[in-house]
Amino acid sequence: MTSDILLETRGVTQRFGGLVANSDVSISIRRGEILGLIGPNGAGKSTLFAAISGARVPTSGSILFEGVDITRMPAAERCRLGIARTFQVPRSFDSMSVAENVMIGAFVRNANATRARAAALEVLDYVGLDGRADATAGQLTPPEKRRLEVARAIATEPKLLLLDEVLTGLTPSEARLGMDLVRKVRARGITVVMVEHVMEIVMQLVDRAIVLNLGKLLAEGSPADIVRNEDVITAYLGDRHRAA
Ligand SMILES: Nc1ncnc2c1ncn2[C@@H]1O[C@H](COP(=O)(O)OP(=O)(O)OP(=O)(O)O)[C@@H](O)[C@H]1O
Repeated sequence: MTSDILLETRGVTQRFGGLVANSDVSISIRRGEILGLIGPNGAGKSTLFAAISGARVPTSGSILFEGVDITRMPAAERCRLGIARTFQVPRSFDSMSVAENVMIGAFVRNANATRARAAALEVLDYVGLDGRADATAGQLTPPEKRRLEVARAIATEPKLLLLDEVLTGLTPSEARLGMDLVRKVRARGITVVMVEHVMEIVMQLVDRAIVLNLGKLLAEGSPADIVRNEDVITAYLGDRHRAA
């Protein structure tokens, strides 16, 4: 039987000298959900992303993906297992075409260039960038570049997609299109974890949210529960979220 839990962190701690960026963080990511990872600046969200994606091995604790201990596994191997991420600042190869950028992801599953290109074009169609396949990535607008990041990640055929502030800094209409895309990604069967600061987006989009503060797990629950949680209001949301 397939477990409901796709990924689990157990007591993950990350120290940078005397600073504890993640302190004994144990969370579960459920298969098929859109999970929001929120909290104030410096709470440890990016650090936890780095531990899950393989960018950094935590000081202590472990990470299990589908029951397999991946704590020390290199990022490329995690990608083959089905973990993909986007970066806060898009990392495209600007002199290459949009299709070629996505092919980089598709090569993880298709060694053959013709098949990788076909897979890349399918993903570009899916994310709404099909008209831009032959443009260079450098010609894309900032919101299109975010889409390209998502496309390259999806082309690796992940089970888990980590989105690092992909919807931050967009206009309201761009953010709405971005939210539609995240929902489409989940509809494709991909579990999504997103770091996001804009609470309006978090509230509308996620099934569940996990709140970090000062490196520790502060709260977890449905968006409705989270915005009513006194500890979360005090540490992160502020008084405007307190019921009158
Ligand atoms: N490579 C590093 N070396 C030293 N300290 C670091 C390093 N990376 C992060 N930190 C520190 O760890 C703490 C947690 O940072 P992190 O970037 O994980 O927080 P965050 O919740 O993602 O913040 P933000 O919302 O501002 O992106 C911060 O105090 C940060 O300065």
